[in-house]
Amino acid sequence: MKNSPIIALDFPSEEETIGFLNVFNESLFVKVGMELYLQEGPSIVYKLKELGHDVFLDLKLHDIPNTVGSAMRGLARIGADMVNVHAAGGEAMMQAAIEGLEAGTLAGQKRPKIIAVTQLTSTSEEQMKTEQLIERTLKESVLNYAELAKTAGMDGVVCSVQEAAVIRESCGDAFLKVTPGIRLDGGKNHDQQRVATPAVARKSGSTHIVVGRAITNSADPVATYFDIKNWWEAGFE
Ligand SMILES: O=c1ccn([C@@H]2O[C@H](COP(=O)(O)O)[C@@H](O)[C@H]2O)c(=O)[nH]1
Repeated sequence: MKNSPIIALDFPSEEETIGFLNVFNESLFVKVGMELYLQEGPSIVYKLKELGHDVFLDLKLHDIPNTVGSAMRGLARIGADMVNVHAAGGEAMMQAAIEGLEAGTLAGQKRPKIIAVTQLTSTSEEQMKTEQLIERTLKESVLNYAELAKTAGMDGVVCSVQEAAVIRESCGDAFLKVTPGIRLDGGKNHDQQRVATPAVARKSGSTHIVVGRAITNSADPVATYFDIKNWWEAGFE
């Protein structure tokens, strides 16, 4: 699996997605989320794989263990490189997800990596306290979910850059820290609450960054992608 910036393909159709990707002359790491997957289904993942891209299928499953396990068994056959669930579903749900994924992975294929969403990067500490009634700091809540995910056998978590260092300390270097909420200096935050630049992400211990609108809304997506990739690889501020 590559560790280049993961481009969030938040588009409504295959046509728009492929049109967007056509201007890139290299194989990328891309993310298919709910918007695109719910319109196009598994065929969009087959297509992206055929084009040589690594695919993170970001469906954030969250349900009872039996349902998530069965869903993962089916998802395994689609051939994504990475899938995810919400850690809030609990340890038993995460274990069922891993078992389902293992059972569904075809002979001779690698099991996709599986990671758990901790607290969404659109959530602020204030919101977590008032809406989820968690009387801890946001960092403590994220770390708690990361440790639970590690105990359950997950390959890593989705968190913000602000929590990456503390997760690395507790869960180790090999445990994936996939961080959305990436913005270039001066970029709009949109609906994200916990944001950081690619360089800060690298220095903080993110193993992968996820970038959507900073690239997809850019007047020159290819130039912006390479700008972000350079900052990410060099780790400058
Ligand atoms: O906590 C999370 C989990 C997932 N995401 C996803 O990442 C991208 C970010 O898009 P931007 O346009 O760069 O904000 C998007 O697809 C989210 O669904 C997240 O942002 N935070």
